[in-house]
Amino acid sequence: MGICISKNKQSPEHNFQSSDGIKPEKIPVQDKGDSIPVKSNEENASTSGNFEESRKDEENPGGKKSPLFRFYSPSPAHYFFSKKSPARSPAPSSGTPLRFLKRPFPPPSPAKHIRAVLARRHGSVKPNEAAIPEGKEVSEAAGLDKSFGFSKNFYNKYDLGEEVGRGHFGYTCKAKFKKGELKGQEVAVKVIPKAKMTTAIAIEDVRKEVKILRALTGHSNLIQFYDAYEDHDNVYVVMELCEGGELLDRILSRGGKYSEDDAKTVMMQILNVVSFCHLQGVVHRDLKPENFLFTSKDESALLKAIDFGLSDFVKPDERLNDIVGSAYYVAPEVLHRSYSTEADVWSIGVIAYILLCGSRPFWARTESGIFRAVVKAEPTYDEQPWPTLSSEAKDFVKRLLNKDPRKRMTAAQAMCHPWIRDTNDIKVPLDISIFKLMKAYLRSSPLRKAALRALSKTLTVDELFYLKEQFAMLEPNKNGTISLDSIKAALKKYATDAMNESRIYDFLASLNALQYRRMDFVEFCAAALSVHQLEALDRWEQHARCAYELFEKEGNRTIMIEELASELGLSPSVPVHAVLHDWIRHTDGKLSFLGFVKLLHGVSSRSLAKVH
Ligand SMILES: Nc1ncnc2c1ncn2[C@@H]1O[C@H](COP(=O)(O)OP(=O)(O)OP(=O)(O)O)[C@@H](O)[C@H]1O
Ligand SMILES: [Ca+2]
Ligand SMILES: [Ca+2]
Repeated sequence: MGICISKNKQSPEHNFQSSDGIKPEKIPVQDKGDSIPVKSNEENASTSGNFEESRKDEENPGGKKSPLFRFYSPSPAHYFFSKKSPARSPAPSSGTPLRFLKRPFPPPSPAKHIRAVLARRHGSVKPNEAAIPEGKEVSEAAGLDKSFGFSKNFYNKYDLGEEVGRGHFGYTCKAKFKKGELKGQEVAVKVIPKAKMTTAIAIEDVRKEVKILRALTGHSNLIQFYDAYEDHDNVYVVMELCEGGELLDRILSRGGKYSEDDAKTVMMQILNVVSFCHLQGVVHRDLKPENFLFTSKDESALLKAIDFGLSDFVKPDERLNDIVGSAYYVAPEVLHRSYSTEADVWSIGVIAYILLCGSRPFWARTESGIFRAVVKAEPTYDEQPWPTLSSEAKDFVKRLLNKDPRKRMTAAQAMCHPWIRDTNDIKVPLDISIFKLMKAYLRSSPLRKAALRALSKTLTVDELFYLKEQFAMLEPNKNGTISLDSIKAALKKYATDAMNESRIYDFLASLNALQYRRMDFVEFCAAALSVHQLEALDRWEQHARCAYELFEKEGNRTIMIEELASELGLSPSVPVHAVLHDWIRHTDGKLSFLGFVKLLHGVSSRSLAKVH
């Protein structure tokens, strides 16, 4: 039997090297002066956030047991702010009370941004310096343009009240409308001091945060933005007030673990808002339980995504390369400096893992240790409570935490996963990744299209569920076919201003082949299926074998190596006889199973040149 299919269970290293553009030596392991020095053999003591280890190391390096839940600790920045910030009042008990507990050491916290983010914001970051520089740096920064063009009359309109929360870049207070129809109504105001904006990038990030908040409107799981103001000292971002606290605090108050049903409700809301952002061409880049707030203390309160401070617009074909995020939640491809919206889905996977078992999937004491775990280690699913959880729950988390972004589920797809899809009647949004796959399909050779058609006939009910949902949204006339016009109409229906910025409409030009013809559901399945994702499934071997049998009956034909090379669009520089030798069956000159699987993936001269 052939050994032509990559195994489902690849070694992490293999996985790691097989992804596009991933070069292990590029991993930014550079925390020479980490906050807590440790011996290197202890560094990766656990990759699963072992309770005792992490409690000792992070919460209480001195060795005294903390009564608190293990993975919660305030970040050094909270210390910094609590002494120096012009906060109006201490955090009220309704806010995030655990944050303000005094501790003997400022240990690293899950909420701490990775050092690259701090460097980006503040120039350089010295060891132990998560706090924001003042004084010298500020004067050095003179000359930066800190005017944003926002309204100047914040204090005319609002009375600023007590502080309700705090991050590295700003603090959030309640405020009340002073007059008019809305007099007395409460809002939240994130105050971002201009003195902390000491680099051009820091200023640009604030500009972008407001721009993105302004553009992304009208989603029930997204914080409602009202307006932005500025004066000499601060930027004020006015938004809807959430009084239910952070998701992190709710996890902690439940002792770190959610029941599967409760976790589903949380997950569905997170996926709902993140898939919406991705459709609009916005990648959040800082998804973590601290950045989701409940609207009220009510058990069934809505969850809202906040803090677009590290977010960016991303075009459908674009890869981002700046390393941002928070260490425990950062995706491997972010560390490899080539990523897109899939990175958010990874962070959601980390949140899902934590919700279900109360431990972090990737854990180490130092930042570089965490990065190593993220890139190389597989999370454990053997320890309690995993053996008692449903196999669907495990499958769900594993498919979010796939290290290869091409194999990871998208947010919209995750909403269709059997573990979660019946949770409530949240409508699955359009998935922008469908258009990327359609583009590749439409540009494929007839032979590859035939191979994909064969593969699409092996899809299971679960896999078809998602494709059916997507097709239904693209088919407004319900006549069983889609066209470029119907795709445009569907996009328009769900568009916000952000979509103009991320140039999704321009991308549609790549689907021009659909201008004069229509696509039915059978062809849509072939066009929109992701071979990489199917390859990640346990049953991939079965899929591929079945598909090959169908292809033998309907699509396989005798083909010369030269013809195959030209079908594939290979450049003359590729030594086709050496490369394609095994792709053709010697008995009858038709495509072999190996050739079929390779064809499914789509090959380029570049990828083949790399192999030889
Ligand atoms: N709309 C809101 N309603 C209530 N509290 C809020 C609201 N927005 C923010 N907060 C509180 O303020 C905290 C800080 O806000 P935010 O996360 O936007 O700041 P940040 O400085 O960008 O944080 P980070 O350090 O994660 O980058 C939140 O974690 C939350 O507790
Ligand atoms: Ca935050
Ligand atoms: Ca932020």
